[in-house]
Amino acid sequence: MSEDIICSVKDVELSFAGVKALRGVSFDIQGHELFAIIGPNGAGKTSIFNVLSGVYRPQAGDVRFDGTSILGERPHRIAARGLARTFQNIELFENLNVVDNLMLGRHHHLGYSWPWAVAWLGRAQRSEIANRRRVEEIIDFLEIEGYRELPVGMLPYGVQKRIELGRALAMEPRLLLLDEPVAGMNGEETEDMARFILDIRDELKIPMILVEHDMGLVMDLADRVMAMDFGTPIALGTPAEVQSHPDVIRAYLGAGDEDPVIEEVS
Ligand SMILES: Nc1ncnc2c1ncn2[C@@H]1O[C@H](COP(=O)(O)OP(=O)(O)OP(=O)(O)O)[C@@H](O)[C@H]1O
Repeated sequence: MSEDIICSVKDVELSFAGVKALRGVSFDIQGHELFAIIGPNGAGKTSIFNVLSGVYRPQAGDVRFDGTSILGERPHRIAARGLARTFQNIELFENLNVVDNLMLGRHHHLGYSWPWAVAWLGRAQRSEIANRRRVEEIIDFLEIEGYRELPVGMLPYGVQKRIELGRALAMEPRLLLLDEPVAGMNGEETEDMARFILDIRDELKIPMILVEHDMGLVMDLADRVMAMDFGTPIALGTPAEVQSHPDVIRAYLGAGDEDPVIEEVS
């Protein structure tokens, strides 16, 4: 396997009691690319995320992360390998402030259990300082200084989504899965999020897989796009190649979406 491939999905098949959620799904994540997965509702996008993060175990195929098969590994082990995820619905601790929510993303980096931490306070404090420093860097990167001491539940939706992204970054991921990062956002919030996603790719050089219904965003940001329909990949290539692919056009027209989802790339 090329050293440049962090994640490789090969011939994955997933069924639920007769429903074929994924069939013959194969793709690689190369370098620090932004790889988007698109498709109508029920196409299998979330199922791919759940297979990658260890929530679902496919009946056939393989998923390799950094050259090692992660099939059958528990989600927290996979996360500790460096595969972080944000969710469609925000999953933060609403009563905790921004800093504490980000610190929770450092959890598996703490390197000690609580009793151990008490016994070895000196080391624990040093570790704490390193974790705080990383969290401060993320606060800076995502431009959320003004909110740092506020309970997350009080913050505007777009900022909460940014903090969820920050918590995933606090895990120092080697691959980041973004599940509909701009869903429910207004235009300004969407533009901000798009800028942060590009900065993560270009400055932090973290590869990402993006599942998103906002086709304008996908076609503007993604390096490569895989289109899915009924659990099957129907096209994989550059945004321009995928959006002009006849099977993709057919899948979206068949989905009966009111909006013209496939737009011209400028
Ligand atoms: N836990 C489950 N139990 C039964 N069927 C499931 C389960 N998870 C997914 N499916 C089925 O697998 C198929 C793919 O669903 P999935 O949620 O992956 O699609 P999706 O592309 O993410 O859709 P959406 O855009 O609506 O989020 C659907 O037919 C869905 O009903």
